Amino acid sequence: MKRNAARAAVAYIEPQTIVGVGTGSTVNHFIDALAEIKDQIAGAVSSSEQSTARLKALGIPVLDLNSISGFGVYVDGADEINAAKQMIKGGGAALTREKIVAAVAKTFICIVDSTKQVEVLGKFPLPVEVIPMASSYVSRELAKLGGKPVVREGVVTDNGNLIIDVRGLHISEPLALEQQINNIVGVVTNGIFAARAADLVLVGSAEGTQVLR
Ligand SMILES: O=C(CO)[C@H](O)[C@H](O)COP(=O)(O)O
Repeated sequence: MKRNAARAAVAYIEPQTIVGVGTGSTVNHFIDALAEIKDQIAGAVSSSEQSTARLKALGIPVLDLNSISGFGVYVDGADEINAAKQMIKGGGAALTREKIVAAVAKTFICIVDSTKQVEVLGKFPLPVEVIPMASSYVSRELAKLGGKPVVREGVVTDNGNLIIDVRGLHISEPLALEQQINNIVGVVTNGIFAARAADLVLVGSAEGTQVLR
């Protein structure tokens, strides 16, 4: 199902353009498909060391985001997505770089299998990237919002930070909560993608792919 969604995303890549690449098992299928047309693209910008390694191993040049002024399509997965195309992301701990690359892109294409579709975000624990010295303080602040924060064991992000996973949130107003959590001192970013929701969703199933505009 993930592969169907990932392969469908290739049709949205314009020839000789730079492609934004997310992180995760669904995106790995996309990178593999992208490698088949690598001579027809101008390179990639990547959201993690993991994706960068896979892109380079398959011969796709990876560009520094600071060396370009913009690009067209960003393709990434999600842990949950609602009908408004707002997402929870960061299961792979790459949320901050994903949010940065998504912010620069003109179009965000989200590739998911149908199990990721939800009515209300929050069943998947919300990842929050924090500066290490702030993890206890931020955890206390997140608990005040009604969640159960737990520092993800053994994980250091590509930016040298920690991830706090917050269980038990019923996220009925994603945009407001995204901003509220980002305002806690010590938070780098959180995994609610509402200010920058997806533009297009490709939902893979065993039968094929559904396009949600
Ligand atoms: O946000 C992410 C990584 O930080 C991923 O997009 C998300 O976790 C989905 O992963 P997968 O495609 O493996 O189910």
